[in-house]
Amino acid sequence: MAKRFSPEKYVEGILAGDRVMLSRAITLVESRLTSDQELAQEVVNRVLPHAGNSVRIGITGVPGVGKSTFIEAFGNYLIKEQGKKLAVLAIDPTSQRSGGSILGDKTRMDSLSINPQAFIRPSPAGKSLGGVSRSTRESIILCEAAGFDAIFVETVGVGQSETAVHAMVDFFLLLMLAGAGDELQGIKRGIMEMADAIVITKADGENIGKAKAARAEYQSALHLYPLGASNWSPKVSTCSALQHSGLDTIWQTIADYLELTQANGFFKKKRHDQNLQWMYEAIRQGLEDNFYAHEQVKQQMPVIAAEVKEGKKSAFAAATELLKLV
Ligand SMILES: Nc1nc2c(ncn2[C@@H]2O[C@H](COP(=O)(O)OP(=O)(O)OP(=O)(O)O)[C@@H](O)[C@H]2O)c(=O)[nH]1
Repeated sequence: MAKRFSPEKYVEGILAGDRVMLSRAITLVESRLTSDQELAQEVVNRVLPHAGNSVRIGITGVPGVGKSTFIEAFGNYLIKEQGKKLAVLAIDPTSQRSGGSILGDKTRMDSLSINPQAFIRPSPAGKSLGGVSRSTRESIILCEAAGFDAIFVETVGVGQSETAVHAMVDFFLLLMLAGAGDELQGIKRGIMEMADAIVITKADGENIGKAKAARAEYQSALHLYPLGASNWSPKVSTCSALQHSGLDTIWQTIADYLELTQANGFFKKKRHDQNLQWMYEAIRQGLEDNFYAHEQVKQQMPVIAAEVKEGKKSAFAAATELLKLV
């Protein structure tokens, strides 16, 4: 069990920018113990008025695209050139990977992890996507209250976690590799549609030509999508994290997005909608947890499930029967 303090102590520490207290509060948020969760909720609620003053950036891309290298380079750029304080969080349900977390086993973010202006927190171990999403959302609030004004939420670009990240960030950045041949092959349309910007990584050395060609191709592909409610048309650019090139263009794109959406009201509306979405999600999760924890459900479930499996009872009738128990 995590070491626990009074809510005041957490709040005081977080608002003073104390990273140890911030870490401890995030550990509470990640805990499965009801008592920890109640304490965490109190702390999050109390710091809430001090949160929200950041830009939340989701970053995704398939393994091998160069995410860690990019986050390190872009993170350092934001700190040094834009004067930001950066928190990096990860969404990585461990069930989808063979142990460890996206950031946890990384030495590639070395310079960022020792930078006093940066705070890196790996994805919690052994949690479902729902569990990780929830704790990451709460962690964003804690980091903002601790004074971090740029938040990266990293996800591995292979599953549903993109949708979860998209639902908690202001700006969604998709990293892509310039491949040989058909650039658009294998890209999930849904993920492309979520992107506010696409960055072609590793645009250096022999790769430059390919990267530029890919950029043109993606840009014309994006033009085919209708403009969303934000009125923003997604941008495509190239970058080399190794050579630190293209980073200022990416930041400019994000700054342009913020300017547009803050002026037209979309930024605020999206955050409001996301807040509500978090609440509904928490209600759904809570109902589900209560249901499965119910004694009678635990007893009846195996029996009824067996009947459904064998075709003796319809799935819907079985669900109704179980739901009535609660
Ligand atoms: N040429 C070149 N290579 C790069 C660049 N960025 C990353 N790489 C290389 O690409 C490989 C993968 O980089 P990572 O940063 O680990 O990328 P990743 O596999 O997406 O990382 P995770 O998703 O964090 O596991 C490494 O060998 C990097 O050195 C770049 O800008 N240029």
